Amino acid sequence: MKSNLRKIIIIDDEIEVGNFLKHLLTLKGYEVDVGHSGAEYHELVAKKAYDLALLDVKLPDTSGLSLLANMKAHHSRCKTVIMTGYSTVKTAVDAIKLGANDYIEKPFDDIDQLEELIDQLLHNTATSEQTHMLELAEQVGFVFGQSGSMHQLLTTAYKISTKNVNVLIDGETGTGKEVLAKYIHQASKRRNQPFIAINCGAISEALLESELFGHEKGAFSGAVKEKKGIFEIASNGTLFLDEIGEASPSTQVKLLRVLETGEFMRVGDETIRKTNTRIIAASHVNLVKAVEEKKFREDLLYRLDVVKLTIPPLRERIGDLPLLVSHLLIKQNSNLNFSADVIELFKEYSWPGNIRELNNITKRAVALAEGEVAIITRSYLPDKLLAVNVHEHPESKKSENQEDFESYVTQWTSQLLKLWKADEDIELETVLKRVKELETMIGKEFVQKTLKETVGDRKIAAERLQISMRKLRYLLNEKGS
Ligand SMILES: Nc1ncnc2c1ncn2[C@@H]1O[C@H](COP(=O)(O)OP(=O)(O)OP(=O)(O)O)[C@@H](O)[C@H]1O
Repeated sequence: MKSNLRKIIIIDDEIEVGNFLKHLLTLKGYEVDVGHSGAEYHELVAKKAYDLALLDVKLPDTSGLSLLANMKAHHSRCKTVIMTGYSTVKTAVDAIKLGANDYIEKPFDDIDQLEELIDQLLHNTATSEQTHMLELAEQVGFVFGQSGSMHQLLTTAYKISTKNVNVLIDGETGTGKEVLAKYIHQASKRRNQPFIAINCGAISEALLESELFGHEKGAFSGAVKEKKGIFEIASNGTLFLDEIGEASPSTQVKLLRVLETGEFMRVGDETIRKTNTRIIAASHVNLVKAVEEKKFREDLLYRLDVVKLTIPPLRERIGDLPLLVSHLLIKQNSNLNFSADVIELFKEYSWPGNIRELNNITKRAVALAEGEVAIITRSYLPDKLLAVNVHEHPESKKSENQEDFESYVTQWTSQLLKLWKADEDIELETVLKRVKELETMIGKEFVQKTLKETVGDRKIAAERLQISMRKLRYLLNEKGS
């Protein structure tokens, strides 16, 4: 008769770990098989379909990651948990990115948590986890859209949120690093404790240290009374350290100490204090490069970079733009909408300031259009957006006056120079096609300007421009020319 028991496979080369888990999980009513190598894994999975696999990272003949890949490819219904020692936590996080359902650290110091995790994986459906993940995103206002990269990012963030690991978020300015940090805090067990964000680049070294570690009365001029720092105030909460690359060498040493030992001292005091604050750091500069340039401590980067989450710039997930725009309009309590034409323009723009810039442009447009129109059109957008780039069709931008034309040509040239200087691949054919279109447009602009001066007299205009009437009609794009 077919058994209804949930089946678990455990692969670990440490005999005691396998025995311990088998005992624990059999008592809970699960059917458990244990193997100690990749070879034994293959023998077992050939005979039985499992519901859950607990895979050690380091095995004598293979790695747990290749068994994970095998599970995903051939037994996709089976949930997977990677077991790891502290030194391989980074590998375990990579496993999550590869699709493992979770990871656990050995030695297991919280058996209740381990049992809870296994029960949850075996009894909760994937949909309930997904629903929770999405609900949290909505709560903190984190729109992640349809792109696969953002979905994977959110999944990883959700899965590591409950772990005791530090997180490093990188991404261009305005991509949402702080919003993601809030998401991780909200998804973690620390959610009822403080979340405090501080920008290491925005304040002086002395003030930053006093904010982080606190100070004693008289520690420096102005320290009129003692003050608790964030590491005390948010001891069980989360500290978001934005622009960590800007922290001074002295602050970096102190942060390293907190990360290694959980210890710190207030400025002007020698008492060693303990903290359990989780650090989520962010940077828009490349910290690996900063280490090479000796601007950032390598050991600090190593401690921070256990889990690295990279948020792509808006232009690389432009498909999410309409959703982001709707979200931002709702956030502003606005019933207005952007015209389809504007959304297309938004999709063409490169968004150097990312979602923050989109937010600012939306706010500005709503403020200007409120009470005037129901649909926000191009005329409510700033000039920088109206200046088309070289990949855009020049005909879609009708310059109404000389100022527009000048700004258009300036933008066009600067975009072209940007492309010229960039290291990335370019589609030369497209660029040359746009150059041709620009040529046509310039011709038309000159003719129109001259026609204004000659009050519409084409003959005089052609003479002034030293072109034939036929060419003039051609430049005006008139049929039959
Ligand atoms: N995924 C998102 N969904 C909704 N709003 C977002 C998202 N990402 C960013 N925003 C909004 O964009 C603005 C900038 O976000 P945030 O401050 O998190 O960016 P950042 O990457 O930390 O910027 P910086 O590097 O300049 O500190 C905020 O108003 C935020 O609410």
